[in-house]
Amino acid sequence: MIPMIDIRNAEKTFVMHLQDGIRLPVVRNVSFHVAPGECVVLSGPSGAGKSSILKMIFGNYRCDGGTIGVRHNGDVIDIATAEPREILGVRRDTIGYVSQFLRAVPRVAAIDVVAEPLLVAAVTREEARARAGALLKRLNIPERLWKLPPSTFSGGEQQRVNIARGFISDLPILLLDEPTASLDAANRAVVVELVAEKKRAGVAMVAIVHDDEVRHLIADRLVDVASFAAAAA
Ligand SMILES: Nc1ncnc2c1ncn2[C@@H]1O[C@H](COP(=O)(O)OP(=O)(O)OP(=O)(O)O)[C@@H](O)[C@H]1O
Repeated sequence: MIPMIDIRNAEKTFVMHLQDGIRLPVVRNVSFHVAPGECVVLSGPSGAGKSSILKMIFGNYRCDGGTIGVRHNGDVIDIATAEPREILGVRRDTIGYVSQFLRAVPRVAAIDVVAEPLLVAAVTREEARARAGALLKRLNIPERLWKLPPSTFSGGEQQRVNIARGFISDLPILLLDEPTASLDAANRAVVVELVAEKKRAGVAMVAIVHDDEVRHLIADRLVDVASFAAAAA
């Protein structure tokens, strides 16, 4: 099977320009692939570089070497060398990123925050809102809150709005950065179900999950980021 994501020898060194150009090598020789319908979980201690790798795949952090091949609109694009305009296209059509924090736009109702990725994908407003409501309901956000902007919601409620927004799209790749961090057991179970549904739909996922139980339930494979430690070079 042709992988959805194929990372070869990717590396990242941060250069602290405001601190005399101090160089902080984080990861090197990052090599793994993710097939359609597979969830790869990045493991390793705090500071090993898990989030940095997700951000490299999303094109937030520039790679200093290697390649990050991603299947995009029938082609393979190398995120490591892609132009910013191409990265925007990849984010529109191919890769979704679910972080644990919601960047809520003031005054936009929760239901519209969730529906928005579908509107961008040219789904009608009516259908987008219906799907958004169904997801919010599954994630136990009471209907009375749907019309309110999520900026006043609790941390866990905001996280669930964010999860709904991330999972509503039909994108073929999802990057999950601690999606269950502040959720209770019932909502963690919903996220595990949502991940299973995405697998059945052939979505390729890379996840960071600290909760052992959730990790065990969603991971098809673990990739140990400590083995990419740049300091060991
Ligand atoms: N923008 C940045 N500028 C400078 N250093 C950074 C930046 N982002 C990450 N780092 C450094 O890279 C290293 C890896 O960080 P990263 O967040 O990827 O680790 P992690 O494995 O996800 O950790 P955690 O499990 O604690 O979230 C850390 O030492 C961190 O300080």
